[in-house]
Amino acid sequence: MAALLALAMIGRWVIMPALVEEERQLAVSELDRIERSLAQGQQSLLAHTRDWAHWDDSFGFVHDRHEAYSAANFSRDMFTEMNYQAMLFFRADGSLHWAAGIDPDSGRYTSCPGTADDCRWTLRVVTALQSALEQVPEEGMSLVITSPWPALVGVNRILPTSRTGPSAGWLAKVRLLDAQMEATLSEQTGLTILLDTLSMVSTEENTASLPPGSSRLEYTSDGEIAASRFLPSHQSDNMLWLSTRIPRDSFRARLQTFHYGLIWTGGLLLLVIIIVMFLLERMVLAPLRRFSRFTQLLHQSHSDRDIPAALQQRSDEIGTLSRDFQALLTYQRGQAAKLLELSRQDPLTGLANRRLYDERFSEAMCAEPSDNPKLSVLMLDIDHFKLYNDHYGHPTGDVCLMRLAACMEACLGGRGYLVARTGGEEFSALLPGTTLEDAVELGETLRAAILELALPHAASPTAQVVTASIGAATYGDSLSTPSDIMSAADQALYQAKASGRNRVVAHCPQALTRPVT
Ligand SMILES: Nc1nc2c(ncn2[C@@H]2O[C@H](COP(=O)(O)OP(=O)(O)OP(=O)(O)O)[C@@H](O)[C@H]2O)c(=O)[nH]1
Repeated sequence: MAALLALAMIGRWVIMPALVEEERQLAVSELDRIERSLAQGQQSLLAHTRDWAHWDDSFGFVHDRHEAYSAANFSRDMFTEMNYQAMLFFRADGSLHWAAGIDPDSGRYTSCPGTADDCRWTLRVVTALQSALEQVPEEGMSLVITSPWPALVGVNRILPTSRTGPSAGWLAKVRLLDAQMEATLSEQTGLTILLDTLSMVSTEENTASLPPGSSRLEYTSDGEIAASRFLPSHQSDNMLWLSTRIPRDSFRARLQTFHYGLIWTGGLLLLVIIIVMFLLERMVLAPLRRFSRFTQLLHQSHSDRDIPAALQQRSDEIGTLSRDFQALLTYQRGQAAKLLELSRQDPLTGLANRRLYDERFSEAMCAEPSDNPKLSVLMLDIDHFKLYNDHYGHPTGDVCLMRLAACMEACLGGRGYLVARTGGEEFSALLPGTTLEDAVELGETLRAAILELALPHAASPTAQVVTASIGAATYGDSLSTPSDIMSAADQALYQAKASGRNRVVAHCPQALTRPVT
């Protein structure tokens, strides 16, 4: 959205002003073109004036040596054909020698020696030109006059064809800036042109801000540009006002092209944004959501699932993140497993501790068939271990515990039974699938193995070596829970102790008690 807005703002604040400025420059250049056409007309008029002024007949005419000159050369047709309004011959002293032309007001053709009578209509233009004659250079001069009518004037010194000697006077040709001239200029430029005279007095405000030669551009209500320019005139109290109307078709076409461009660019931008959003969703957001869902699941349910393979197999940053996260997860799970193991292990002997033993006991109970359960336990206690500690010291007592643990593990653990240290110098063995008789048998084997260790116990009243008493119990009608069975085994152990130690006693009415051998 921001990109589209920026595009619209660029169009409004950058492109549009540039188009408007370009259009204004075009209007100014059109005015320049009209002015150049006007200048060409001036040059053409001046060239014609020069032809006539540098002609021996004209030279002689001003010196009164050619009486037939006016009759031979001036006629209404000639003036009409050449589009001259008047031809004025001035003597060297500036006085008018002859005036001929068509009165713009009456349309009457006149030709007379002076400005009296029929040629009175030339009086004002003659007066206007007389002040400029002295400034006419060798090559002649073009003037724009605005009074009595807007007109172009070409003025040249009258010389013989050889162009030598003093000038006989001046010849001025006047061509009106009238509708015909406007039509000619329109034809040359392809624009509708208006030429008019503006008084400096009436346009004081306008001209103050618009010096001669500068352009004024205004937008009209009918969709055109009214372009006008004030041109300096020979009469300083008036100016020639040149105006035209320039259609804005080109501007509109460019504006339309710009709008098309804007729409297309906006459309393409939108398409690019959609594609980028699609790719972003597909390549980044969706995988991240999947990753996030996985971590939430992990957090809520402590699931042991791995990060989806699709995420880990990606070759981008999300793939790297997934693999690193999976490695961290695996490491953390390993550490947790180690901790769990440590929490279930006796640190001194390396055997299972009471927690693991109880867990396994419950599991084993559940696994036994309810119609014929076979599950027995042995509970072992070292005889006179306090005396052992007292006699040999606590560290040696620890070694003794480790030796007995190893012995139990070798005897029972090797057969797949769980051996655990369930108290200070008390051990238990879980014997699934074992009858009480088999348990007693195993207890005996164990007791014998301990004797075989022959660990000296000089302080023992029972024997010279370390001995152990063992109680056995099994699953039965009255012993249906782990706690019951362990209590029964404890009772049997107590009996073993009470009856002289170093023996195996089974808990049951028909107790299988083996004497010391
Ligand atoms: N070295 C050592 N001794 C322990 C450890 N745990 C318990 N003991 C000792 O085991 C002894 C158990 O003594 P008692 O419960 O009086 O039993 P006993 O001396 O073995 O006598 P009876 O069981 O009646 O044969 C105590 O002296 C405890 O300090 C241990 O981890 N290391």
